Amino acid sequence: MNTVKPIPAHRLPDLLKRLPKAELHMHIEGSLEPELMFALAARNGLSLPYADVAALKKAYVFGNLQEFLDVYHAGTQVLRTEQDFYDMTWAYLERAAADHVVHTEIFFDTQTHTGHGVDTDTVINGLHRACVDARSQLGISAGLILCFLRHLSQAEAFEALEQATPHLDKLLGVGLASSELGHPPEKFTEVFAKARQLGLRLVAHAGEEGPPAYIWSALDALKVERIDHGVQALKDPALVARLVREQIPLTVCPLSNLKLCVFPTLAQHNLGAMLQAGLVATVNSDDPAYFGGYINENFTQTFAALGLSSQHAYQLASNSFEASFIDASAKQAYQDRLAELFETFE
Ligand SMILES: Nc1ncnc2[nH]cnc12
Ligand SMILES: [Zn+2]
Repeated sequence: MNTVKPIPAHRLPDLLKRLPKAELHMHIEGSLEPELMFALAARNGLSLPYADVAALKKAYVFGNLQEFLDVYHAGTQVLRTEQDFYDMTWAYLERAAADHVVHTEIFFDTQTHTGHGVDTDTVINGLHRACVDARSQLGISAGLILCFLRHLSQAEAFEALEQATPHLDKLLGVGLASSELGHPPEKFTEVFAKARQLGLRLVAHAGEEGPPAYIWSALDALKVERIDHGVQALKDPALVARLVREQIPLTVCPLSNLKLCVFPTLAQHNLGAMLQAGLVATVNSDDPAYFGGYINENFTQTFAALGLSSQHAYQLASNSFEASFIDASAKQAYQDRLAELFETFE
């Protein structure tokens, strides 16, 4: 690993803020801020079961993943038109650019929305148009990853993939999200094989709440290239050895883990131990509107809680580019930008 110039602890918050970084684990529906949720509800003539933004925010207390998913799902009801999907995505991309995210791979799902009578074309066209505009207007590159909902059947995932196939040129890959426990990756073996045949990149949530066995099967049955979360991997030394040997990236989301009670406190998070073990961990925001912050908030709070250093900051940003699906020359350009920041940082 590159050793970089040490930066004093009191300068770390500024370094973390200015670090060029890629975000690889963020569900666009989880970036829907309460204010925008109310604005879209009003625009679409819908009412929310909360009196105002303050009452809605009070509901953002979760004991586990499922409790969160129920609230999150209710919030998606306000998304009806292509412009709604555009506005939500644009708001995220502006926030990401302000956090010095230079590249983002955005998760979305269509099954939630088709379940509300909104078609796949409306969702993908709105998201894609915002990504195209972000490149020219914000200087940030963005790709889209379609997540299948694992609490539904594989047949329904096939249907979602088929409906998205006319938009293949707008997609980077497929992922697997929603309720993890009781829905192991191997339930989706054939649909992931089909996505792979179509030339899509493969990722899956595994080892967020679920056991290390789910990480093994995401790798072996689904053949994913990255694991989303993966924090439970540390319970299985043989799995850690494999993830290190094969340099499989893990997209870790510390504030999400805290808010969903995966760890009781941020000081008990295992991100530092992951880096120490040689795992290719990255820092991401998951559902920033619900979990108390965007990517820089994840960096600053986690660094403070775990006492991480500028060397860790370099490693995490470097990992984010290596773990991304951008091409080798773009990766190198971002790595150079990162090295330059460290050289010139005062
Ligand atoms: N943290 C998470 N885990 C699984 N599915 C999700 N969908 C949105 N956020 C999620
Ligand atoms: Zn997630």
